[in-house]
Amino acid sequence: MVISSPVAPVPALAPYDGVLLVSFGGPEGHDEVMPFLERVTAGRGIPAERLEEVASHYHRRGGISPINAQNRALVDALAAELATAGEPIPVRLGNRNSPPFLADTIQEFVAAGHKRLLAVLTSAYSSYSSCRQYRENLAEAVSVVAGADDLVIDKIAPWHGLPAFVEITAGHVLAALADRPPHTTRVLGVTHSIPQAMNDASGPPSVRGLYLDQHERVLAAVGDRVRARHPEIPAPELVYCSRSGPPSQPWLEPDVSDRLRGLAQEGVRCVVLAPIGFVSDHMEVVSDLDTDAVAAGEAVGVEVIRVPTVGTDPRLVRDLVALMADRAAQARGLEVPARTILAGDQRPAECDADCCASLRGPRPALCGVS
Ligand SMILES: CC1=C(CCC(=O)O)c2cc3nc(cc4[nH]c(cc5[nH]c(cc1n2)c(C)c5CCC(=O)O)c(CCC(=O)O)c4C)C(CCC(=O)O)=C3C
Ligand SMILES: [Fe+2]
Repeated sequence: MVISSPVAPVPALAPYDGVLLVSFGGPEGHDEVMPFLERVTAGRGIPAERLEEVASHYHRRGGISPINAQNRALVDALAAELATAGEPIPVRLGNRNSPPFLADTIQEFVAAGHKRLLAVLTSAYSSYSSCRQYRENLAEAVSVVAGADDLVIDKIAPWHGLPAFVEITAGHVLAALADRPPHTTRVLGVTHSIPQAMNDASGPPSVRGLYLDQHERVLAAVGDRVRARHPEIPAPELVYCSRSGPPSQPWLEPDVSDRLRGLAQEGVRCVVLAPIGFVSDHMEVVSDLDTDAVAAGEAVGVEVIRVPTVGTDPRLVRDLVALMADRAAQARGLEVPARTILAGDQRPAECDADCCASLRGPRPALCGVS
């Protein structure tokens, strides 16, 4: 029997021939803790006491950060989703601060003959730390890998506005609220604090302050969904964790534990923490929220419920793959509407030349207009 063969569809990820999951990294044993921390903090003026304290967070947990295992699970989930969609394409992890380092993963891609990679950052927001620094890491990695001169790397847009990111988080918060008394219960969104100056430089010059702005939009959208069911609960507030620089340097505030103490004085008895700044339950979440914030709440009679991060929720994985396909369509010259459910959300895939200006002087960066 002869079946007329249809015109082969363009693979949804063409022109990309590989996917690079770009992440922070973390130690996976006691002996990896100090080398990791030295890489993270080189030239950053982090006080020695702070470093000691952070090292102890890792050592107390076997020297193992959960982040790498979670990223390996995300690599597998993305690869499986792409294969299901008929797009068997290699997905590999590359880190800034621990093996597998970006340069090594890029070396593997080059050795296997790859020409054009799509980078997926595990961070969903715009700022120097969460976006531009990764773009600089990519430029540096490509510059040290032999044969990578022709390799093209693009990235997906910041993806905090994906419908799944907001819906999954709202669902977690609603499940945690259950039937808790609304007048003594609050919802706090939590993210990684950054220096005020880094926030002021986040985003393209036309819309600076984007790190905070993106978080506020996500939290407002989560709050709308929560309050549709529980109108008596006040809109969620944004708080921060993991401040590290010297006390003299202003960072985004309030700190989650300070706010818990303040809420206790206002008569609040239960706080649901939605870690909207974090994609998986890595060390900041486990240490600063599950340990420190829970203890701070306990000390003042506030029950603290930390809801899960989005992790590898299948809805998120599907939305990420859809966003990757959007980026590929764009690379093929098509106009693609922004995949966001946040009104007025700014999320270019291709960063402006001055996007998230470095506080450390200009350095080469990939995935931007040069
Ligand atoms: C915005 C942001 C994200 C989210 C975006 C993203 O995911 O990239 C993030 C993620 C992470 N940060 C992490 C770890 C650390 N961050 C530090 C230090 C810093 N983070 C900063 C910002 C951010 N960090 C900043 C402005 C500093 C000051 C020094 C500097 O300007 O660079 C330090 C030094 C010690 C300390 O002071 O805490 C450590 C150990 C881990 C790994 C966790 C694990 O092991 O599970 C992850 C995922
Ligand atoms: Fe950090």
